[in-house]
Amino acid sequence: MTFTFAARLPERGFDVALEVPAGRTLALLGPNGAGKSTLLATAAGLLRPPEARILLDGRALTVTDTGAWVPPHARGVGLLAQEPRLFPHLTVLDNVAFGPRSAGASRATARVRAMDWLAEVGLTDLAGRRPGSLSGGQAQRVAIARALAAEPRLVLLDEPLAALDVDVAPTLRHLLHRVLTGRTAVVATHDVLDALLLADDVAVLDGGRIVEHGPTRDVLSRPRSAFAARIAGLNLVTGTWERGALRTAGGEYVQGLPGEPSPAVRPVGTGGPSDAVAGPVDGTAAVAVFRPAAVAVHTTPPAAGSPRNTFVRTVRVLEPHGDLVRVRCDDLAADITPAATTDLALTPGTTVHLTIKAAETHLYPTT
Ligand SMILES: Nc1ncnc2c1ncn2[C@@H]1O[C@H](COP(=O)(O)OP(=O)(O)OP(=O)(O)O)[C@@H](O)[C@H]1O
Repeated sequence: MTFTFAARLPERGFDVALEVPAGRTLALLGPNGAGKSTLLATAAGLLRPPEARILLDGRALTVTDTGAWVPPHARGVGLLAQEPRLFPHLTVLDNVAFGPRSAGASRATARVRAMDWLAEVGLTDLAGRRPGSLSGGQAQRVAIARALAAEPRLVLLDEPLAALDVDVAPTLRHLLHRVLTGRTAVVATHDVLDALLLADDVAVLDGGRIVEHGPTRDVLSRPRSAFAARIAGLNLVTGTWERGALRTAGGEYVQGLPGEPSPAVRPVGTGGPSDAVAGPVDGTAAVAVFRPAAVAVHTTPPAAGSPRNTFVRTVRVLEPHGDLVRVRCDDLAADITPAATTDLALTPGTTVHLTIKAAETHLYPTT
């Protein structure tokens, strides 16, 4: 379901054109007021811009040239907001069944599909409850089930994890990753981890315009816009999971903190078997993430000390980064003081040993 979007809303200074290929997830990153919600609302049919050409798999949803317009409920588009917005008087099951019902399914079909989706999000046990008795994380799971039970051809998510406690967000992020895989989706977020773990591609919006668009890893590790550089610019080392660490293709072992809660610390009793997200098994694709400011640069091998990851690289570029100097070394970057740069006599071509404490390295499975 390829999603083609182009719209101009001059009164909001919004002018965006982009395409999401079938089965891919696009993250929209950008500061407040950048236009993320405007894009989602326009795609969902909640806003009618004066100029737009919005197609889903070739079907015209909003095309101002021809006057084509499909109302929100008939678009095949599912919108998941920051707040779950459940119907308080309906049970969890009926809330989820509302999704397929509103997409035209019979009552019986809607209930069967709702039960399937409750199992998928690990909440079968809570089918008879009312939303008032659910935790924030459980309510958002119900909202995810309701959105997807309608079998939308395009899923739009507006800051889906922003209202959740930090200890609940990782499990929900994992769930979203699972249910979004293979679907065409757009997720607006402030959180670089959402982009990293949920999205194939990233578009950075600023002032109603796209200032960057590309594969997630490229945008997050080599940001070109000021906003992306501020929130991203992260070091990303890919590899596979092996005995609790990450092993790179070159044979380097990277130790770190697991970015997802392990099964042992995950809350129990919130549902069926699918609630227990399996911990990464050896061989799973994974990424290690750490900030350039957490990287120390040495020109000789550092003495052994606290658990640290070491990478031997060559300095390629030195560039100013705020009050610091960003030392770009092949695929990695370190932010150090100008004084340290001088003391180490760093120039392009210098071989360096980069160290990062394991405690400042986060490991995430990516499949
Ligand atoms: N209801 C509205 N009427 C008119 N202008 C609006 C309305 N809502 C937003 N805008 C304007 O449209 C522009 C884009 O805002 P939008 O809410 O889409 O940004 P956003 O990226 O979603 O920001 P946030 O992260 O704060 O939600 C801003 O200039 C904003 O002031």
